[in-house]
Amino acid sequence: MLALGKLLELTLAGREPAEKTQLTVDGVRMRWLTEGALEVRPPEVRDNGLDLLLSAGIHGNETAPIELLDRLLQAIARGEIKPRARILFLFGNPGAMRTGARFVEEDLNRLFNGRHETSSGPEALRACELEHLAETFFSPPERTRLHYDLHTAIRGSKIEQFALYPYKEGRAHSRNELARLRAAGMEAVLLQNKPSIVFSAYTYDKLGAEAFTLELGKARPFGQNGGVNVERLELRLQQIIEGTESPLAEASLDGLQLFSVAREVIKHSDAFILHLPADVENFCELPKGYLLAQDTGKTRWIIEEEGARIIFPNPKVKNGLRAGMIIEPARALALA
Ligand SMILES: O=C(O)CCC(=O)N[C@@H](CCC(=O)O)C(=O)O
Ligand SMILES: [Zn+2]
Repeated sequence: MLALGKLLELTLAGREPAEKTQLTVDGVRMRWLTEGALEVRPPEVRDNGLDLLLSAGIHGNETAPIELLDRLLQAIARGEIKPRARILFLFGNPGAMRTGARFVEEDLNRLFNGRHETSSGPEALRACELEHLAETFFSPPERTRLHYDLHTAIRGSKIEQFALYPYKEGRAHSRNELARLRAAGMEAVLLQNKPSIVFSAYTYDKLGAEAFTLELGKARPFGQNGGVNVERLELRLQQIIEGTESPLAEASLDGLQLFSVAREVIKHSDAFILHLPADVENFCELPKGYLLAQDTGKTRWIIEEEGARIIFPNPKVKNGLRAGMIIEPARALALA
């Protein structure tokens, strides 16, 4: 197999490849761009006009998605997967991947949409670099832009696999993309209703891509991901890469639960207390009137929403960051 197919191995070893460009037996050009970044370009006659950004390892300990991208890339390098799309593979936080940690100094996925400018350190530099890599990749005009940023969660979840769909004022969420997510095995989609500072929000808002954060199960170390079943997603990604998907307009949304964000719980101070057991699962229901959290002064988070649930509860985040999201079933839906 070509050396560039071993992007994961190179990245974990902190090594640069001797040759930066290689051609597969199938005529696909692979180009190493920088640490953890590799562009795949199909032969021109086969190019179907899709630019697909696949990222994982934005959190270094979320290994199932990293292993998934590694399998796809190795299959391309061996000529077994025959791309018709242009692809950018990104391993987000190599330093954290090497130590098996979520991050080195700060959460990389809170530094996009320019937020890295207000910070310094390895993650701020990397967020800036990832923004530039994505911007350059998506710069050719009149092509279709799609980004999946793959993650696993800190805790177990009542709904194992779900997507978060970013928000931009005046832009409707796409029915076809929801159908594609359903076909890829996602059981729920959380529709954001305000701008955000995560990677998928950057590519959605600033680069015009259809972009999603995908949550695939619980985070585990490399080699211990037997419990995370990514078969449907892997198959669908392969079909997207090879341009062999069945038409999306006919695909059904059946079985896809849609939620919207009711409120983000922001931790303001060290006095923040979250009134949930440490092992609470994502999508756990919250009864009306429940005191979810409290913070300095008189700040109280009391559940008012019908059908409320919690996701990503984490009282250990830095002050000023999201310590959880209260979500509710999505009501009026304007899909494009
Ligand atoms: O399990 C958790 O608490 C976090 C899992 C995770 O990393 N989720 C992403 C979601 C990004 C988004 O809001 O689109 C994150 O928190 O960065
Ligand atoms: Zn993550």
